[in-house]
Formats: sequence, structure tokens, C-alpha cells
Amino acid sequence: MLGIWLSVILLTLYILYSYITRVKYNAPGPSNWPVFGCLFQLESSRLHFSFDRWAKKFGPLMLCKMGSTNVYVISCPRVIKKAFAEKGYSDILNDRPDTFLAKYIMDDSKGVIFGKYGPTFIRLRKIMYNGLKMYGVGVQQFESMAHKELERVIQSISDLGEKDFDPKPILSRSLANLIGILLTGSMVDESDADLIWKYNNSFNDTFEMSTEVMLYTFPFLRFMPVEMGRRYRRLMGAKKELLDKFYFLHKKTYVPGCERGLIDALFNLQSQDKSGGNTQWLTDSQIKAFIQDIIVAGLLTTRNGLLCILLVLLHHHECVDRMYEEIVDVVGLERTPSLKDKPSMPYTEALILEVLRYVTHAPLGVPHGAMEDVELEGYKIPKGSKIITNIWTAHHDPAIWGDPWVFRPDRFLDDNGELLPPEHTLRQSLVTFGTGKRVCVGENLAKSRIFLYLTTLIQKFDLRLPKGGTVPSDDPRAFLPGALLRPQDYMMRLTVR
Ligand code: HEM
Repeated sequence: MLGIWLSVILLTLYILYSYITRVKYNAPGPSNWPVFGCLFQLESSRLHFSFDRWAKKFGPLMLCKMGSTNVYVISCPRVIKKAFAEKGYSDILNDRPDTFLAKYIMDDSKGVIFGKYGPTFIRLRKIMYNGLKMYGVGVQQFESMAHKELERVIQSISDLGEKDFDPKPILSRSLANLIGILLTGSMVDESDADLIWKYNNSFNDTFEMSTEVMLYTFPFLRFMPVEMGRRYRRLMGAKKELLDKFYFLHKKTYVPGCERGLIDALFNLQSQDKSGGNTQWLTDSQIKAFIQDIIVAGLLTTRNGLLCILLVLLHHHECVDRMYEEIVDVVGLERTPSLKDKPSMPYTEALILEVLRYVTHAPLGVPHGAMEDVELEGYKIPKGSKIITNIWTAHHDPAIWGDPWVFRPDRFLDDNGELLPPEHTLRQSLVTFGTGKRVCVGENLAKSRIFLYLTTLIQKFDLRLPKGGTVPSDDPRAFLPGALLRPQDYMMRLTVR
């Protein structure tokens, strides 16, 4: 009897609680369980599917309670831009929420990706932005090293002699080399490339949403003999190995004034800060977090992007032919494509934009946090809420794109075959890299790497299905789940032109 009464009282309290919180934070959203919120209704490895389903029912701004956290999900480009880029909102909604990884792996949010919004973060972000511009896109020395790396890739593919091959290990190795060049000024050897990938893979295992939520709620689990504890310990081991090599060893061999890459540039800045009397100098923890940021944000995003593009092209050979025609017209066959060619190659640019839209391989971006109470689209977002950018739904909304599940690069071209201008509604609706004050720092670097890899490969080789016949579907709804999507493993063939 007592049990029944207790259940009735708890149920009444729960209904009252839901009513009060819904009235106070009145954005629509799925129903919530006490304590757990909507956690049991989520497809944890494919959160973007759940959010997509709910966005169709509840609209562009909805509240999904996860445990005790208010999670607001924004699913349309207009509201995403308003929240993160418009005055009145952008100073409030561009924080990062507290997470397990930020606290325990990134030494209390020391770097850029997980950095709390404020003057220190703004300075760090600027340093990273300028560093990537200097070492990533603009500098001749980096460009020529990157070209050498591409030549190495071309050579190893040619050596295969038109055999079927899996593009994943080749791209993984090559992109680790590029990150190595960026950080240290020279190519990394096999064992260093392994260190980079070991850290990156362990990070992604722990970044997986359900592991992150459990570890954040019950941090003691990191010491327990359970799978998520093991993941954490693996990550800490990989972090130590990575920093021993890329931070401590580099520091030991550092010669002031000499710049072998981004890490030396950071050491130089640190000593300038100190000698110039800047009390807010760049700390060792911040430099370590920088190194981790670049690997975590720069590697898998670009590799998965390239894997998606190659698979999509295997399904759309007519697009390969059009790209090849453009390469022959603009670059010719004598020299390798360079970034200077990009503005004269609208079809290739449109194709890259369309793949980034169609596959949306970072479907939920990186969570934001609210620093103050704010009203958005008539709903109250309370201080401390988490905000998720639902890029997946924004990129597949039929009201914007018409036929979102059709891969069609021409949608980004005008009647004269020119790329639509950046202010065009469709270009404005593309939010692959986020927007506003937390827009991806590596956007230009990522786009330029994708452009160079793709054009160099297509100039030299024709893309072919593997001899035995088929490849997995290029429909992104069938891609492997995770914070970053990727296609099932596949084989392909490149035949020399
Ligand atoms: C195709 C490749 C890439 C995609 C799709 C991508 C996407 C994103 C997205 C969606 C965000 C979150 C934006 C937000 O918070 O609203 C982000 C943040 C970030 N990305 Fe990328 N990214 C890519 C490549 C890169 C590369 C190559 C680097 C650097 C080497 C990089 C560095 C960063 C950093 C540092 C942040 C955090 C910015 C901040 O918190 O202020 N990304 N990226």
C-alpha cells in the first residue's frame, strides 16, 4: 500500500515538475523521464537521427533534457546564424559547456576547442588562427612540403599498379604527415604517425556521446575496471606518449628565434610574452592543449571528408569526368594543381561544397554553452544550458534544398556555370564549419587540403570501382555512427591516365 502511495506522489511531483520547467523554459521537445530526461529515447550512437526526427515535429529550436542538463537543439541555418553570429546572442551563446574531456583531458579547458569564452580564449583562438594561416595555407615552405607529401601519395598509388586498394590507410598516413609538418616543420616517421593516430582514436572513443555523458556524471568510473574506464586510461596513456614526443622533446631541442613549425612559433611567443612583461603569457598547458586541439580537430575531420568524397565519386563517375575536364582546361597536364587555381575552378568548388552538405560528416558540430539567460525565437534559454547545432537537419531540409538526398553539385552553380556568391541563400545555409565566433579555425586549411588532394588525384588517375564490382552505399544515412561519420570500409582502383 505504502508503495502505491509513494508511486502516486512521485508521479504527481514529476508531472508538476515537468509542467513547471516546461512553462519556464518553454521550448517544445520530447517528453522527459525524471532524472534521465529524454536519454532513453535517444539513439545514442546516432543522435542526429533522433534530433532530425524530433526537429520535424518540434521545429527549429527544441529542448531535449539529458540527465539534469537542458540541451537546446537548433536545426535551421537561420536560427543557427542568429544564435552564434548575431549581436545580442553571440556574446552569450558561444561558450563551451563543461565536459569530461575538457576537464580531465584538456587540463580544465585550456585549449581552443573546449576553451571557455572570454579574453584568454579570444587571444588563444587568434594565435591559432594566425598560426594556421602562416603554417597551413599561406606559407610557401609549407605548400612545397605539402606538395612533396602528395607526390609521395601519388607514387605509392602508382606502385600499386592499378590493383584494388583501401584508401583509408594511405590517407591516414598522409594526413598525419601533414599535421606533423604543420606542428614540427618536418614529416613524421612511421612511429610518430602511429602516436598521432593512437591519440586521435582514443580521443574519439571517449568523445562518443554516451561515454562522455556517463563519465561526466560519474567521474569515478574512470578508475573502474569497466570499458569506459579503460577508454579513459588508454587515452591518458596516448596523451602522455604524444606530449613526450611532440611537446617535451621539441622543447628540449628548441632554439630561440628559430621556427621549425607551429610548436616552435608558440614557444617563441611564450618567451616574447615573458620578456615583454605580459603577465598573461602563453602557458605550457595551453601549448600542450594546442597540440592536442590541432590533432583532434584537424585529422579525422579531413580524412573522413576525403573518404566520403572518394566514395561519392565512385558512385558518380560523370562528376569525375567534369572535374577532369576543368582540371585540363585550367591547370593542364604539365604542372600539379595549386591553390591559386581554385577560384578558376567553379565546378570543383561546387562539388566539394555539395559533398560537405550531402554527407555532413560532422552532423552535430561541437556543443555550445549559454553564459547568461537569453530569449531566442521566443523561447528562454537559461544560463548553463547546452546548445547543439543540428547541422545534419539544416543540410537536409527539403524546404531549403528541394531534393536534399540527391547529390547534385550544380545546385551551387548559376546559369553561367559560376559558383553562387557567398551571400546566396544556399551558400548561407551551408554551415559545415559552424558560424560566428566559434566557426572552425581550420576551415580554410581543410578546404584547401581537400581541393589539393582531390585535384591532384583526378589529374593523374581515373577513379574506378574495384575489380570485383561494388562499393558500399554513399547514402550518408548508412554511414558508420559516431561524432564524425564515415562510410563503411571500401576498396577502389585508380588507373593512370
Ligand atoms: C572537413 C573538415 C572539418 C570540418 C567539417 C570541421 C568542422 C568543425 C565544426 C562544425 C566546428 C564547431 C564550430 C562551432 O563550435 O560552432 C569546428 C571547430 C573547430 N575546428 Fe574544425 N572542422 C574541420 C577541419 C578542421 C581542421 C583541419 C582544423 C585545424 C587543423 C580544425 C580546427 C578546429 C578548431 C580549433 C575548432 C574549435 C573552434 C572554437 O572553439 O573556437 N578543424 N570544426
